[in-house]
Amino acid sequence: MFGEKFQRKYALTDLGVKNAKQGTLWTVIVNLITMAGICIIYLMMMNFNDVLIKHAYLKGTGMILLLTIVYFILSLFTHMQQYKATYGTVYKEVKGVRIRLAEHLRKLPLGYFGKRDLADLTETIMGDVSRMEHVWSHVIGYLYGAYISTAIIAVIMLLYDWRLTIACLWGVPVAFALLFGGRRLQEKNAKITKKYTLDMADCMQETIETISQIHATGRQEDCLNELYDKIDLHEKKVVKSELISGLIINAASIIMRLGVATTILAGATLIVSGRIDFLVFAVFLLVITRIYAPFDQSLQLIAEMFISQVSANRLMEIEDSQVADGKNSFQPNGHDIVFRHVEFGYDDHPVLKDVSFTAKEGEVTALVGPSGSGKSTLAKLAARLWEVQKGTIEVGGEDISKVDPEVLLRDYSMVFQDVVLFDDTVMENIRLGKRGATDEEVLRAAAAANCDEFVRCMPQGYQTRIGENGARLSGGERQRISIARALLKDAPIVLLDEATASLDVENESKVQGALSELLNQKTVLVIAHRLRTVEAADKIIVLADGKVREEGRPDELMKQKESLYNKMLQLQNTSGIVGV
Ligand SMILES: Nc1ncnc2c1ncn2[C@@H]1O[C@H](COP(=O)(O)OP(=O)(O)OP(=O)(O)O)[C@@H](O)[C@H]1O
Repeated sequence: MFGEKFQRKYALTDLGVKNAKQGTLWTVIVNLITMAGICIIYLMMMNFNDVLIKHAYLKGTGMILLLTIVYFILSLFTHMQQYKATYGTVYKEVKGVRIRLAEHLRKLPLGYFGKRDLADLTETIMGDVSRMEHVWSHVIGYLYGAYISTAIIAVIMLLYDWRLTIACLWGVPVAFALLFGGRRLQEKNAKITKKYTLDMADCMQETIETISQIHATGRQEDCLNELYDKIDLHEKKVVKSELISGLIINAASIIMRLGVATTILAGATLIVSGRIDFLVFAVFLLVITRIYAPFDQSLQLIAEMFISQVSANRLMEIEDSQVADGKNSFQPNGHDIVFRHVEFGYDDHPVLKDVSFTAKEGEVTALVGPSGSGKSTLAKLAARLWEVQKGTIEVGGEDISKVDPEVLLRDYSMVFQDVVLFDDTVMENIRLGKRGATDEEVLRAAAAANCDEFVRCMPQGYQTRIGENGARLSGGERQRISIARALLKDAPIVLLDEATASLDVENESKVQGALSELLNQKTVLVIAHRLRTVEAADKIIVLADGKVREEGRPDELMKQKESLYNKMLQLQNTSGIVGV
């Protein structure tokens, strides 16, 4: 019952399964003890019978009192245990699942994030886990506990009087059949509601992210109207979904409670025909006041369980995605990067076709080519940020697709166009380059990357927080911090994608000085639109239409009058346009 299928169905951790078992066990005990209360009333009624018929004193009062006290203490104790096993453990489970998801996301290849956007993933980690939190605490233990305890009680009732048991419980399977019959409809509605929730979250996130462009283009009203429409639509879908669930649950509950009428009818008939005495009938009347309570709760819980399946499936979808893993040791023989017949595309869009070249250690290899030819993609493949679809990439003779990306990336320093900074101090943002680097090391790298001047003007110098993704910095300042980080890391492979694109001429020449220190004796793969910046490269790879068109030293390529490199150079010299 609580096997692997169960664990997947509810997206539980191992600890969650253990908690679910305990929650179920305590619910069964609580339900059985609650029903045992009827036995005490039954005992009293038997004695009342003696009082009424034989006019005898009420016997066993002391025993009944003792049983009542024991019943009260047991009830209190088991309820507390049930509470601890369900509500008390759920926060640990929520924490465990969120950490497990975050760990998994960390190991997924970049390609995964192209398929699911940020709002979608945030909704899974926050919204879906919250929905499951309710299922883990309120549903699983109570539902499975209700199934087991009611099955036990039903068997006892059948042994006692099968006719009244059938009269009492016939509505239960019918109610459940109705509920399970409506399952598809409820799941479909839950999926639709989720889609509209994501649409709304997406629109909200996009509006916030692009707020400056919205103001600049005067589109405030259009954007707000779009957002209001999405909120309206979401509300309508939620109301519809709740209404359908409510209708099904209430109809099932009414059918189940028809059992009260049939029990009274059957009981009266059986008494009149002398087949049962009043005491048996009275016991069943007492039972029906309690027997439906766990079922009633179950109907609600099952409906919630159906709806929660959408969330559980979304959690499992992340967990089932193939992570980029590999061996934990990386001991290459040198750091030459060798591309062998590499092919790659985003979804159905092929970008690189049969790309082969070598970027040698101690040399600067520059990638040039028209916009969209695949230069940045190549750089990302070189660091296994994406997985090649055909061919191999080797570093020092080791196939990088066999090495754990975390281990592999220890040998890489990267400065990309899209700098990623954290809402922390300048000092800590630079220190990310090398875990455990001393303040002196950080300051040395910052000075070499020409950060000193602008950081010292900040209110708390290197201890100033720079806002979300460095929002309080200019593009050039952000890029200099990223270069300082790379200098600090001092890894044997350096990938530079438009590393100095956001710098003015004065800063660029200063940073170039720092970069030449960083690049010394490394394997360097550099992408630059400004061909001037790669004139000193040891080797140039010219990419066009996803293929290596030309390869050689800059002076060699320049000598070839018809070379694409030469044409790009001439175009740049005559027009001053840097993007080719
Ligand atoms: N994450 C992505 N998802 C889908 N397509 C992408 C993605 N990144 C890039 N592309 C596409 O892949 C192609 C190559 O892009 P890439 O950024 O590698 O080119 P590039 O030569 O570096 O361009 P540029 O010089 O303009 O920076 C382009 O057609 C681009 O639209």
